[in-house]
Amino acid sequence: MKREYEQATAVGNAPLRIRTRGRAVLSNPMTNRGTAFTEAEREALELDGLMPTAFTTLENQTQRVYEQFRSTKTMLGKFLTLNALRDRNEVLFYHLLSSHLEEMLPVVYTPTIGEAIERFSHTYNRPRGVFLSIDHPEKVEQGLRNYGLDAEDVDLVCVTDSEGILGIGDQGIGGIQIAIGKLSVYTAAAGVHPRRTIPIVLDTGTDNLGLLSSDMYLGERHARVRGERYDEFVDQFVQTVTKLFPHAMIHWEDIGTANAHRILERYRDEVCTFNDDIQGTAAVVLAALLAGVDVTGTSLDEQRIVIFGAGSAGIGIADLVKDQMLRTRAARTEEEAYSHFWPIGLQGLYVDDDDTLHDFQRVYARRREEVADWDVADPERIGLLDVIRNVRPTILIGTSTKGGAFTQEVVEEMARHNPRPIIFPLSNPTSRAEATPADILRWTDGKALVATGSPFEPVTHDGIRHTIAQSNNALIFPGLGLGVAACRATRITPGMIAAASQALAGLVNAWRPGAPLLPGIGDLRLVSATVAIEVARQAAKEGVAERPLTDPVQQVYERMWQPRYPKVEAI
Ligand SMILES: NC(=O)C1=CN([C@@H]2O[C@H](COP(=O)(O)OP(=O)(O)OC[C@H]3O[C@@H](n4cnc5c(N)ncnc54)[C@H](O)[C@@H]3O)[C@@H](O)[C@H]2O)C=CC1
Ligand SMILES: CC(=O)C(=O)O
Ligand SMILES: [Mg+2]
Repeated sequence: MKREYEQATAVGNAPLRIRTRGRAVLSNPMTNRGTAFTEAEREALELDGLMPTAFTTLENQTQRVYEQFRSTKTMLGKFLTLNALRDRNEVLFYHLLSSHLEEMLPVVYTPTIGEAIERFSHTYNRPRGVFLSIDHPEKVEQGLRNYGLDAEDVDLVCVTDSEGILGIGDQGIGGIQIAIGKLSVYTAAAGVHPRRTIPIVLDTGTDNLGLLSSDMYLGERHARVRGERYDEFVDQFVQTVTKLFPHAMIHWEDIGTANAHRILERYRDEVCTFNDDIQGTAAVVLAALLAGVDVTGTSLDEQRIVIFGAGSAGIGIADLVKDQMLRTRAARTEEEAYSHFWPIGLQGLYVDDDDTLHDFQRVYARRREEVADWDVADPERIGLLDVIRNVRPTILIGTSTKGGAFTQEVVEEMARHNPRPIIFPLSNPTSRAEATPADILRWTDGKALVATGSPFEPVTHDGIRHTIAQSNNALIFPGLGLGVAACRATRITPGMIAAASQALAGLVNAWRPGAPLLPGIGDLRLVSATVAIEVARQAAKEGVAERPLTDPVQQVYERMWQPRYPKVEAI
């Protein structure tokens, strides 16, 4: 198949060689540049007469679309405006996004993406990405081939089965938007080339009755397929991606709790694969926690950590913090490291006689004897307040999807026994945050060290302006993907995740009162490049880099795609 355009894409911004002419050039978002085509380009590409005569620059176009964005009233409307722009002109979309990252990330990513996913079947107007149905496993390979990319063309695929979208649960086919959103962040934050990535949804059905009973729903209309058939479908997907795109990293997003760990364990030693909710989240939260612990003047071995909502993200965080404890000798044995955590789920504190726990959760369960003499309201379900009163934790992490779960009573209890409690309500989107930073700071008289999953405005308390760190895996996955692509890593090792976290931690300066525990979204490109360099270095050290970098700073920098119009050649 002859493509409409050619570009030596692997090296960033090489000249774009356009094969089509006339309106076909304008209807492809990667070749279109609207009124920014010069007179000579218009002539060569047969565009004369197809647009207003004025020539405008990318900056001028960006100003125009920014005005359109600002005049759109609702957040979902802004999301759709940006989506439509991306479908018209990808360079302009990314130039706009990069120029206003702090303002627009909350639109293309959390929190607005949550609403866009819920409304997918209503707002749908043109396809983007690859949709693979469990009812048609025979079409998986053709579906991926039809996207039109060759073996050398793909750096990463972002795939979801939509069972655990953010904190809003099963969203069926609408989950494609989270894959698209994550890939936008890869490009805006790390300069991963937008045409070297593929967003994919595995449509395995949905248990969301609202979707199943809606006439508008665009996915397979049956309950989620589980068990052997699901596993076979996932396996077929992994094998096909590996065959067609041998250098692509597989990024798993928002897979349900029961499958996320299993899939990661199944493939981590076989292919280049990464679970963002488990590993990306852990890396960013570890960096924020270490910054917070530093500010409290205590050390890691003194921490008692409650994980409220100990599912994929929560246990991922515990695992990485546990490894950090072992590496830094804050704990001498695995058992000692596990003892620093108190995991809580819907059933209350995880206790070792609970046979509903998955294996990856069970290792953190507390012993029944240990809690037997606790003073609790209901020994069958030991709740968050019970745990805080009995354990006196220093750190409270929320990955529960339960908006408002950190009540005034809970937060005040944390402050009662801690001069500087560390409290991270990490659930997304904003409506699912376990508490707002303003409330936490008010209830703790400004003492708490706070980080959130979605963006929040700064809070002024007692004359101090607290900038709230957004502890979101967006500070990790773009750089990880860039580093992996730059050195052609064949695996994602625990060492590479730890290196990503350390790279991020190295950029934090949280000593000033009210300073955030992580770099801001405005620094995403710097953060991502730094993470990429360290990930590539670590991959080389561990022998999993096919092309170890000889000059990491220069090579990573060169690899970053810039949203600029490349030189055009009509071929
Ligand atoms: N800030 C960040 O970068 C990230 C944030 N998250 C957020 O964390 C939340 C959880 O995501 P996952 O771990 O992927 O989901 P998950 O479904 O694997 O885990 C959620 C856990 O919370 C528990 N839970 C649910 N309701 C609860 C309640 N009322 N009380 C106590 N526990 C409860 C569940 O039993 C489960 O163990 C989501 O809101 C998601 O947006 C997830 C990944 C990254
Ligand atoms: C940020 C993210 O991955 C989540 O909320 O699921
Ligand atoms: Mg996620």
